Amino acid sequence: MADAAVHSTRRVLVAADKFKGSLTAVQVAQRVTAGLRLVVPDIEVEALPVADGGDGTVDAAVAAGFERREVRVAGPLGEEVTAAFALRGDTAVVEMAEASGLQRLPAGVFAPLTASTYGSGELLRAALDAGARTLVFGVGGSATTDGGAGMLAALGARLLDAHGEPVPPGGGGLAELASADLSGLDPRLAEVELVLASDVDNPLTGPKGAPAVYGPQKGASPDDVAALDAALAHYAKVLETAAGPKAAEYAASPGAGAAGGIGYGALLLGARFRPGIEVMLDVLGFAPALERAQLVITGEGSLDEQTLHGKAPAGVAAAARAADKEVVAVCGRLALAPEVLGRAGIRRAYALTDLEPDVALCIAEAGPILERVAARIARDFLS
Ligand SMILES: Nc1ncnc2c1ncn2[C@@H]1O[C@H](COP(=O)(O)OP(=O)(O)OP(=O)(O)O)[C@@H](O)[C@H]1O
Ligand SMILES: O=C(O)[C@H](O)CO
Repeated sequence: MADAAVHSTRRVLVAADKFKGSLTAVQVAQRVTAGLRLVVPDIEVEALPVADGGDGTVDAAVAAGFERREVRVAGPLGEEVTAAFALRGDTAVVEMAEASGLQRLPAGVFAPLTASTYGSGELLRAALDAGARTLVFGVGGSATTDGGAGMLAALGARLLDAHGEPVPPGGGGLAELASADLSGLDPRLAEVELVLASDVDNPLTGPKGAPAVYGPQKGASPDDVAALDAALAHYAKVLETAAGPKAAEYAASPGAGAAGGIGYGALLLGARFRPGIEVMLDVLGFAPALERAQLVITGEGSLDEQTLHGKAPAGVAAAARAADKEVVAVCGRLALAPEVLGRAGIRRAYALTDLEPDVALCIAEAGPILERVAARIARDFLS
């Protein structure tokens, strides 16, 4: 009986990202909750699905009470897609991947040189039209490497070739850029707070720049990477003339290389860079939820080296550790040693592959296996 009383006062916060390819963040929270309750039926669980600015960011905001707004915008190759942003009061969460993400490529065919962020600019404009005064611009998971040129064009910039014609869409077309005029940018941008919520802190170009580091995952060959790097460097030089020397500073700033350089475009628009997970934890109301919890369960599909570089579980664990709360993680696959996890503030990680070594089955049956994993956490930490 004493035990049951202890259980009933326990509260668990489930603040995990999606398992990309098998479960959304909302589903992860549901399955973890169900698994914990198999062992401790009266456990109090608060679900706060999280995201780092990349794909899933709008869904996390909606799960936290934002309203979902849908708009028709241009996809990466110009075809119309339905994209959503999230709105609560005068705060909008705009996810670039909704318009210009890899999952928006027609038939999934990469277009490293031609994919454009035009639709992301349309999405920002729709958020302004809806009355947003604070725009959290979540970036990552992009199909594009255009330095945000498409986005700037959608918001009123003129990016012209030597004949005075708009440059072709995509990063490849920027090699033809001869002049830029930012005077037609939507004036509302100057009056709002724009936050660049980025999953990475790379600069625009160079060995750590957007083309070199993230081009290949968008289908860029080594030649494409070289062409995109040169085109983006040229673009930044032309914009220096149009926007002044601060444009040169932006190209080297952390986050400029996020989402194919849309970070750079956002900085030009006056955005303030912040690590995406930190911004999202604020937007989602993580701090008060953390205060109410005794145990935090975070996670994502693959806990690996990348996780430590600003991904959602690392951000959740850092915040929880600062509040002296115990953190465990769930994941599909685990590629971090216990001492590395410990240093990141994660007491223990539980992988689906611990229970089911067949990865294909882990993915196909992710939900039920995650419930079993959560039951194990309940036995280890809550009984
Ligand atoms: N149910 C599962 N079982 C085993 N492995 C899984 C499962 N679901 C996802 N994964 C692994 O996790 C990977 C996806 O990782 P993750 O969810 O951390 O996203 P990511 O690629 O790091 O991107 P993001 O930055 O959006 O989080 C998949 O490619 C796969 O290897
Ligand atoms: O979209 C991309 O290029 C990566 O997610 C890094 O931001």
